[in-house]
Amino acid sequence: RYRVLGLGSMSSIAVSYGENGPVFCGLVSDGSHLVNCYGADASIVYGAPVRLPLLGLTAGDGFVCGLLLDSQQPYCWGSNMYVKMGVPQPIEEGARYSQISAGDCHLCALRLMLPNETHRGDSVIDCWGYNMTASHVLSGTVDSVSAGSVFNCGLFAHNRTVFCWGDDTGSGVISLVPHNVRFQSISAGGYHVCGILQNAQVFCWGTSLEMKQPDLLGEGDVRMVPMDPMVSVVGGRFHACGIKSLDHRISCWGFALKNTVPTPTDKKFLEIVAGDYFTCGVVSSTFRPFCWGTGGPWSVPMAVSPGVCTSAPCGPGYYEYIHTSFGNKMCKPADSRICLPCSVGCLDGNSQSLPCNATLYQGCQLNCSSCTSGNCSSYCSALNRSKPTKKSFFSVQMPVFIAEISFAVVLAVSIFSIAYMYVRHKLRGCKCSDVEVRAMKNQACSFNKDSLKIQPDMDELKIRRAQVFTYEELDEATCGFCEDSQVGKGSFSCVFKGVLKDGTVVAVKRAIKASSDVKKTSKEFHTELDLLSRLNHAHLLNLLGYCEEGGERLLVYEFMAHGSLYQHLHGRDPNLKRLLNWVRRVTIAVQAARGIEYLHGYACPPVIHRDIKSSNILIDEEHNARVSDFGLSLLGPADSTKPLSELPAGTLGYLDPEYYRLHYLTTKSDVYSFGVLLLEILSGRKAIDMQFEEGNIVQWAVPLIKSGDISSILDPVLNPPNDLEALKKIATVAYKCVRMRGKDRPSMDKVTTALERALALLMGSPCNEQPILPTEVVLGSSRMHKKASQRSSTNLSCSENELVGEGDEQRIEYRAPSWITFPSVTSSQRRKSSASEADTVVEGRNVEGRSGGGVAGDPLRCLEEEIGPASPQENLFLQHNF
Ligand SMILES: Nc1ncnc2c1ncn2[C@@H]1O[C@H](COP(=O)(O)OP(=O)(O)OP(=O)(O)O)[C@@H](O)[C@H]1O
Repeated sequence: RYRVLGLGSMSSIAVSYGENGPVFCGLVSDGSHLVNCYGADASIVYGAPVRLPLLGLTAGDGFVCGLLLDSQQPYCWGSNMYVKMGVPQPIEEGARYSQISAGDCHLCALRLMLPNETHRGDSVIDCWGYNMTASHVLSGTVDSVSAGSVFNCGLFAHNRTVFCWGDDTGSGVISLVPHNVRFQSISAGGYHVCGILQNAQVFCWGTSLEMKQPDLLGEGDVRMVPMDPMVSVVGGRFHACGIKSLDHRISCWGFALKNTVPTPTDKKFLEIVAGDYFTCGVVSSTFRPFCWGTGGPWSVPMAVSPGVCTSAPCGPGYYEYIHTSFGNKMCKPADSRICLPCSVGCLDGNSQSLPCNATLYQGCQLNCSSCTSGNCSSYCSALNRSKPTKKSFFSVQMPVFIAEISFAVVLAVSIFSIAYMYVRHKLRGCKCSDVEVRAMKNQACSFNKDSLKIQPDMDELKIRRAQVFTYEELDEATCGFCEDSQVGKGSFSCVFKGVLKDGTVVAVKRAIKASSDVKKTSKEFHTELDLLSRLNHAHLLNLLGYCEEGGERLLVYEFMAHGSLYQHLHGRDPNLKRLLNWVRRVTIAVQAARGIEYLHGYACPPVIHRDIKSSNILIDEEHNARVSDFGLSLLGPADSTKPLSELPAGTLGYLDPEYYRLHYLTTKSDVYSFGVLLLEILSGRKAIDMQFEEGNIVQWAVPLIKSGDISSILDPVLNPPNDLEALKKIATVAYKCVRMRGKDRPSMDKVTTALERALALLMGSPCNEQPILPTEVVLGSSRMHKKASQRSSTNLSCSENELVGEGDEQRIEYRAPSWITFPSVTSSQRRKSSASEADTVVEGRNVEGRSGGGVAGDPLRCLEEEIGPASPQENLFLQHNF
């Protein structure tokens, strides 16, 4: 019945903390119980289980946990060495929990006891993580549990007293527990605990004031609490914040870091949670999160639920929160509700207490007609100023109101008429001669006439980033999908340039397959839509929205002003190829590698693109590369060492032979395709080009690279750079990527590192310093940051052996701080599964021996020996592809 909020207590919102900065997660306000996270830690933002409904959230150092709505078991994501991701283990079969609460590196959960399990009112608290994995049986019903940094506290239901356990050093929380004090609720911070007493005053204990730190500011003593009565309180690392009972505004006390965003004084809140130095609350008028303190994210574009849903009736001191427009739709399970704490502790003798069972938090009302105190008078006059009287409304505001409405109607009608005439005029000028396009338009129009709008499983996507467009909007934007606006064509779709009403230039991808392929087209459409709405990276093509009306499947993307890498390298205009000098080419390679590395390493489960090729590397206005076309992508297994058994798909020349022959698909299949792309970038040749004697780029280039003859593979339209070292390194990476066996290929993070160094070398920097890539500059981060812990390792040598062969520890991270630019994830957090033998084997030694010389000679022979001869059909393909 009582809730606890704190460093890691369960709530509808949670703030994690740690070396990658705070992340805000919240359950959306529409009753779907789905979670969305925002912040700089990619493992939390992209690892969030966006399809699993959750009852509540809690967060610790680098991880977030939710209580699954269906099984009522915890589920954690992010990266913390001590907290297992997924459902924590060991867990008793069938155990269900009512609450979860996270500390720095552990999680505790209060078990839901069935009537037949309750012996003398016992309670069980299960904990997992650093020094905490154990089950605790307590005699007496435990009302709530709240985890601090390295300790936990609970509140007994019968006498409202607190008990704590864990590590007492540093905080003194356990030895200082106030034994005979009764609390309504408690909340643990980093090194202290605060609780709300029966009279709504706050009481805190602990020794966080002794943690003298030069960076900390403020009065410091978290035990010096304000006198205001509070409805809830949360604990940060060295501070606490509470929602004041009287006006639901925020009060914070204790230490803060220097240069922090100040606590808001003008907003009213329904719920708050604290990370370590970062606190967020749900604004009562909008349900939008608002945060203060240090770290960000500062803008969270979502409305969140103001509390946790419960099936029990709201207890004394709580009221059922019913929002005027959402009603009780904020909770999914039938007969469940959000209970929020009533205000207590009225202002003074002029207040009268109201029974707290209404939809308003205010449990006391001032009798403004008989104010005797200054407090009362000023509060009432402020109230009067903000509430116009009935008389003044009708006499003064009503005529103004009517005039405003009439003006708005006239304005809207005029704008609509002008827009209509303008669009008609524009459309008249469009020449849509393409038969296919016309046929599709007719088909689409007939669907439109029937106003048939199919939206299968789209609800989930709507609440994510993708915007829903109508067919008409996109038809108008692309001048009726006319030929002039077509910028490209793939196997399943035509791509059109369009301008939306607000002036945004977009690319609209429209499925073109005949009805027999509708199922396939639809599958690709949904794969791309689903994946893109979950992914966000500076070097992936961003999806803006979609339209699915009748037979139409349209995806709307950011428009890439410079088309595809394929158009530059192999297009009709030879100048385009020349413009792509060595620095630009290698920059594009690095950026594409980063995009793919993100798919493999940070998306959870990992995404295998399956169609990496130059026509899927697009180039934006600032010449930054974006990986596009997720139609064939597949979600890999969570453990990416386990292969997926998928029928091969992809593009001739880029297709991984191992995947083709064994149907053995891992992230290393993308590495193969990326290797082909690197050879294409270096040589300017197509992946398969029959005008050359050796038509397959891999078969032609690899023997030359292995013999050290780099110059003969370089694109003849460009002058070779003065020093060939950088391109030599890239060629070496390329040939390692196209090794026959996936396990002998480097993982994408190694490839990225090697390419970044080669780029630095090409630009004249020392090999262990990395250049600032255009993206980072464009996105406002002209300085890369280097992790302090890694600063010492500056004496890396430039030897080729280190190119893709170094250990993770040696890797220096240079990442832009913005999560949009590139999520900062430390090497220790990278998926261990992406590491392979090839990552640690030094070039020229055992790998070469075992792989039979890579691709040189008969590249498929050793594979054949291992897996048997190819079928005639396979042979035909192999002859062309390898
Ligand atoms: N967002 C965009 N901005 C600008 N041009 C684009 C955009 N998306 C695609 N294009 C152009 O349209 C072409 C076709 O893209 P699409 O992704 O449909 O097919 P593809 O990858 O070339 O082929 P396939 O689908 O057969 O793999 C691209 O090669 C590119 O030139």
